[in-house]
Amino acid sequence: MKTPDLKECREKLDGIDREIVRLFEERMAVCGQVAEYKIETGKAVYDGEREKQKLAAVREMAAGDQNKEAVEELFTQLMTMSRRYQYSLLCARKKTPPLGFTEVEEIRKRDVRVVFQGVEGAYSHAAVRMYFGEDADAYHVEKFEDTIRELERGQADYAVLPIENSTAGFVITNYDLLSRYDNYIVGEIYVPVDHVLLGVPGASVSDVKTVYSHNQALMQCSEYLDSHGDWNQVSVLNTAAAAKKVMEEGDKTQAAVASRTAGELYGLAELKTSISNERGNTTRFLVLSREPVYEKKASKVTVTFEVPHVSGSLYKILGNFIFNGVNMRMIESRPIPDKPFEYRFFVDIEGNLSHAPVHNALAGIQAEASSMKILGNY
Ligand SMILES: O=C(O)C(=O)C[C@]1(C(=O)O)C=C[C@@H](O)C=C1
Repeated sequence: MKTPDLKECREKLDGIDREIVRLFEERMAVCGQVAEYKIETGKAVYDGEREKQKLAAVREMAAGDQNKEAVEELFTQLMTMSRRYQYSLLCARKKTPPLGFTEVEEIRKRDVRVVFQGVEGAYSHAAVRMYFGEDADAYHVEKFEDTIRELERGQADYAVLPIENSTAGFVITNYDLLSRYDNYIVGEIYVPVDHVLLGVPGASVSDVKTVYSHNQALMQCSEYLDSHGDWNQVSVLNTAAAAKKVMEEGDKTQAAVASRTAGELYGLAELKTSISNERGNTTRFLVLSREPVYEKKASKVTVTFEVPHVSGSLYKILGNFIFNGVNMRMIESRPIPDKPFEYRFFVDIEGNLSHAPVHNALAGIQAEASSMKILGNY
């Protein structure tokens, strides 16, 4: 067979592609009319049954398995783009389904009660003080889930929960709590995990003989502590309990490894700053509220959704972000407790619920996913 001429082939392709673009634009214009119909009648943009029929029909038209697969993929994309276009028309006419959130100028931080998990002086407490101020009306409970219950019962206005550590990763069980309860993320705080050596006022490093802390914190400061080989290292329940013990016993030979906040709360002196082996270790905390509100300046949305257990369903859902030009920052999956080997996804995207692209993407997911919940915009 004679070798085909590349230039000739490309000219043929150029002609075909011109036709495809013309037909694509013609198709999109008709989709615009469909959107008008849907705006008038209130019918949902997404029609799963129609899409299934369409894919079966175009598969039937194509010859050979390879083309059948390719045509199905092509029309899946075409209909995704069609939906995206329709959502943008609905959004421009303010006809998109409401997302259920109210915009506020700023989250109220004064005269509020805040609950956190742990004890006074723990890093969660430091997070509360960073967000709500040093004199925040804060109280603590034993378990993470208790914080959420306190919110639900109206005992607290906000709850503060750790969600991610820069070295240890996600506190994944807290994501489960977020999907189970009707609370919303309204803010986030990055707290440096910066351990310091605390002693009674007037003491110095040379007085120290025994150091108390949580086992993890002792390990995280092993380089500094081991450079004082004669010190006795004693593990206690948590870092704040160590600080409390040193304060109560008032003994210059005792020191605690804890946060600066713990030192301030228990009136201890900072004998040595920043003693962690690793610098830059940070924990991210979320601020939760019962109210589905978001600040005008909010720039990150967290959403959770379940997708049908079929090939390509996650790809289609994520297409809502891609085709709206929305940047995704994080994706995590968690098993769904009553559906073995099915997963719920948690995604962070950049943007604000009042921005059309974000609204379009979320309205699309709301229609197409088996379930979806916006966990907050902050
Ligand atoms: O037929 C419709 O209702 C349309 O909106 C058109 C269309 C398509 O592009 O073919 C797009 C979205 C629907 O989910 C189904 C089909």
